[in-house]
Amino acid sequence: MRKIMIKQNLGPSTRSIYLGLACLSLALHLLLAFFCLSVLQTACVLPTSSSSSIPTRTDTQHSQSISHSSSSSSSAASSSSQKLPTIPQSEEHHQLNANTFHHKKNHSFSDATEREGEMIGAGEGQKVMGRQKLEELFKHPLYNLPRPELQDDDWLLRVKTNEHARDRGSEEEEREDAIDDDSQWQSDSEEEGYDKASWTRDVETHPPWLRFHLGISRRELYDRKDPNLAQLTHYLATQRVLGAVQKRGGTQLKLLISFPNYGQVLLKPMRQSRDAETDVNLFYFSDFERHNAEIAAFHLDRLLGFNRIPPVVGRLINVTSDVREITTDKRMSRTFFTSPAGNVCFYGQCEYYCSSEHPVCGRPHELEVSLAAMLPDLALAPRRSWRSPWRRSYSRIKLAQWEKDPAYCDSVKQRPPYDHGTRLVDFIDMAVLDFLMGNMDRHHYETFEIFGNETFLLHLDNGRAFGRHSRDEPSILVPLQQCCRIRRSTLLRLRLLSLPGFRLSDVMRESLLQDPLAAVAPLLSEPHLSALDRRLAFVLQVVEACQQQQHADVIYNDLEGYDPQPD
Ligand SMILES: Nc1ncnc2c1ncn2[C@@H]1O[C@H](COP(=O)(O)OP(=O)(O)OP(=O)(O)O)[C@@H](O)[C@H]1O
Ligand SMILES: [Mn+2]
Repeated sequence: MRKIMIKQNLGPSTRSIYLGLACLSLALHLLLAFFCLSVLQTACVLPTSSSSSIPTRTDTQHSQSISHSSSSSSSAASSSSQKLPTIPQSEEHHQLNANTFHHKKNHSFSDATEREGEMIGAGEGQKVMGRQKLEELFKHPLYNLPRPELQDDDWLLRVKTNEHARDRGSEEEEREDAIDDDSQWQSDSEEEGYDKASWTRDVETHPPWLRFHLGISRRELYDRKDPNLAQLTHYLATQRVLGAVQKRGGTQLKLLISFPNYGQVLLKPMRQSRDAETDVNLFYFSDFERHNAEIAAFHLDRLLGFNRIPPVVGRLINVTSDVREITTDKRMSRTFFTSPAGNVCFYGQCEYYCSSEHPVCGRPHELEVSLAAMLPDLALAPRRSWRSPWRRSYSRIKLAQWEKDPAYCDSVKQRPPYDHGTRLVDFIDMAVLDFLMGNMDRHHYETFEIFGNETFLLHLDNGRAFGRHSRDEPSILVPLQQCCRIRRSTLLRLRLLSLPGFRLSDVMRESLLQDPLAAVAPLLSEPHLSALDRRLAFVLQVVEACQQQQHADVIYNDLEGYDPQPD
């Protein structure tokens, strides 16, 4: 602008000098631009250049995808820090980025159009979209059914009121599992590294694990909408490990971890690569347990609306500082060694795979594990263990009765506790869960003794699930096939999860992204996720076949007066 004004006021000789100078300046600019493009290519890329990593897209689309990516990244980070604080904010932000990177890296760009939805902001785009699906699912009336209010005796534990405490002497029948008055809740010293605890009857003073215990009811292990759930998973994922000993019972290596505020978790280590499929020649009872199966089972159970698995999170621990250096378990510590590759390994003492040929190894110290919130101590809340009527023979040659007798369910239906209440349909719920995740190892299940037979079934021990995606195991669904009975709320939710808008694999993928270990690698690979959809369709077919066979009472109507869609 200034140049033009100057030109207008000067004579022809000076004009030609200025013209020459302008030409020179233009030539210099062109030279500079050329230099930039050829030598400093990366630094001088213009917004419209074709450096897009997505060749099939136009330049504008690319720049949109970048801006969308970063905005959805921040919105994903902020909304997840509000709703799903599984890891502290700074760490979470870092992990989200790591996650994004991972997804971007894994997506082949040639299938960009097919994955268009995901590609909008890659990892985060998928997260935001999927989270909408997950959020929509949990907003659906089938996940918010009106339920009768819980009465006093519907809670597993309760904090005694002052009156309770005063009447204690006269009240012989006071439940043993009720937590005593305040004095019991306080510890005077920071004993052996434990925090000083000063919990009162005020819920605000309780650590998340205690709130979880106090929230267990006759109906379910936790309320999906309880804000404490997010605090609990965050707590499990971040607490400093104070103690680690091997947990006895069961066949495979697992540890009992203690936290400074008296919380405890059950640890299952990663033993094989995440995607290793179970060896076809292994019997299910010799299959390795998988840490990601424990995590995925918790998410699946929650998506099915059951809430019968204790919350499980994945975590990276340091085998040396979190186990070897602090354990008081002498038998376990003797099994530590350094592998030829320089990794810290141990194998513990147990029935299966506790030998130097099957070590659990860090890289060199870092180990992926699952941590399951521990249920209240058995002394406080005793449990009853039930043998599954459809238990496998656990023999390489013998068949179980249910495998030989197609009318086996008729006899089960007549026996207590299956002849009464909801036990049979509760069992069928568990069979559906197990079929979806390919868990053949449900030999027993447990209930809380205090609730008698009117209660949910605990779905503990899911380490042998998600072993195979290429095959389904119809025998797991035999209880449904033989009994032809299913809870109506379960069936309706299964149907919902088979619709494209709520597709089980999609909501599962998103649900699993909430776990801290999702930042390392997806907790279930895509073939496992699509196996879920395939198996779900099979469950619905079995129910349809039952209905077509004119079986009486296929559907157990637990939704009196609720009619969202015809059966
Ligand atoms: N979250 C939990 N809280 C408290 N106790 C638990 C929890 N999970 C499992 N248990 C108890 O620990 C026992 C052993 O755990 P688990 O069944 O997972 O181990 P396992 O080695 O897989 O056993 P198995 O070889 O019998 O299948 C279970 O029978 C159960 O009673
Ligand atoms: Mn097991």
